[in-house]
Amino acid sequence: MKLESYQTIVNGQLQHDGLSYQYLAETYGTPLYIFDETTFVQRVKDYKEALSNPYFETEVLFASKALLTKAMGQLVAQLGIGQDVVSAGEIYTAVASGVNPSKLYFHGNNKLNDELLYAIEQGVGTIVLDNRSEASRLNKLLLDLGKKQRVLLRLNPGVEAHTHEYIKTAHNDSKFGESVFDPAIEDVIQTINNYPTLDLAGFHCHIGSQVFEEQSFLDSATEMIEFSKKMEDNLNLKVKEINFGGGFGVYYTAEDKPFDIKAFLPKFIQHVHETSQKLSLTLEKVTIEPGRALVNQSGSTLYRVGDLKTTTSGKNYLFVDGGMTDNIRPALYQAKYEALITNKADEVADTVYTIAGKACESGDKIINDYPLPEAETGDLLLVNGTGAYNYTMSSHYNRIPKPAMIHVLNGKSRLTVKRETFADMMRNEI
Ligand SMILES: Cc1ncc(COP(=O)(O)O)c(C=O)c1O
Ligand SMILES: N[C@@H](CCCC[NH3+])C(=O)O
Repeated sequence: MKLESYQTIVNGQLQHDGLSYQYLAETYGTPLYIFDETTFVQRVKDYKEALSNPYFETEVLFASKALLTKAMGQLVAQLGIGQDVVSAGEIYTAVASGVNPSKLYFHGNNKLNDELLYAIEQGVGTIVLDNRSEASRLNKLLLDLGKKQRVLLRLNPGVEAHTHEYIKTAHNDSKFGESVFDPAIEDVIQTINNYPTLDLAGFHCHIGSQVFEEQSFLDSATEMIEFSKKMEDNLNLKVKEINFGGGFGVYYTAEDKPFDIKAFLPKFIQHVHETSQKLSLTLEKVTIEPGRALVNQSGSTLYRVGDLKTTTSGKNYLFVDGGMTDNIRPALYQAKYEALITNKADEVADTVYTIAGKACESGDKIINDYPLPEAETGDLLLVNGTGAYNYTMSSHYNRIPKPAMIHVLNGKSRLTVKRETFADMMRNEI
């Protein structure tokens, strides 16, 4: 397993910022989500710095679907960045954690009327319209309230992002956004722009998630800028902001070549500047909304090894005390991970194991055929790169309670999410 900067091996034991995983397991139990705050804060700073430029205002919006808890909301509020939310529940959590609602961008392909009303009432800064039908609904709601709302329209620039089918979002048949190739697109935008209640500030796009090709981002930027200019010329509107979405790929295994943001973002900004200047499009603001890239490397999951068994064909199973209920990604996307036995951190990895969870599902595997030192019941197994889309996609399948989460900062740990109890899982049942 590739170690993160906060991980070191001391006397054969892996440590997180000086804390042994043995200590963390004994203090908080397993499975345990562990989040490194320093790494997250640094990542946010890197993004902010890499975006700064003399041409237009920029803002990093944290796509909080990747990881949202009260503690994460508090960090977002402290760092003063914006936040992408996709449901009233995410708005509620953000606001309850102290995030300034004016910094929220509310996404979603089927925002319910109640959610739109809640967003308006909370003072959400920008609603990112998904489609014409939603625009019409929002207009009616705002007319009744006598209010006006800043909006962007999500566009689908048709750029192919080479990523898993389930996490592509901008191909022409995507469920998200309005296609720039729709013959009716100008009418749609004209109608939205004419609604007296909507202040159409610009457009949004998001080409997919866990994308590695720089060119896909550059192509979508070109497409968005050319389209924006065409709309300015043909319709009576001013495109002030383009939000280019998130999707920057990260490291899970050696197959992944993570995005070098410090090198790429200045190049991206220059491309946006030059392309818009060439077309005389004057953007006031450029936003991006990374989720995974801001949190994934900060997160890891600690499990206790349970039973081990070898099948008749010679496959070695290593069972852990969690699995698909805390990390659905391998089952859902064939996602790959790396792992390490923290109490055998410098032993030779000479045995191949399939690391499987405890749920009643054959697909409940975390890693297939992975080399580890010979394992024993009671060992501690750590999986890195679980900061994004693990906790937020966790479930109660088989009535397995959700793990606790801790944050580590300056060599100290603190509990940020309590381990669930059986009673917690039954609290709404009558
Ligand atoms: C609209 C939008 N913005 C941002 C993101 C964040 O993506 P990622 O976590 O890959 O950066 C997503 C998820 O794909 C999304 O749908
Ligand atoms: N949840 C997905 C990505 C979807 C991103 C949101 N549109 C993942 O785990 O990779």
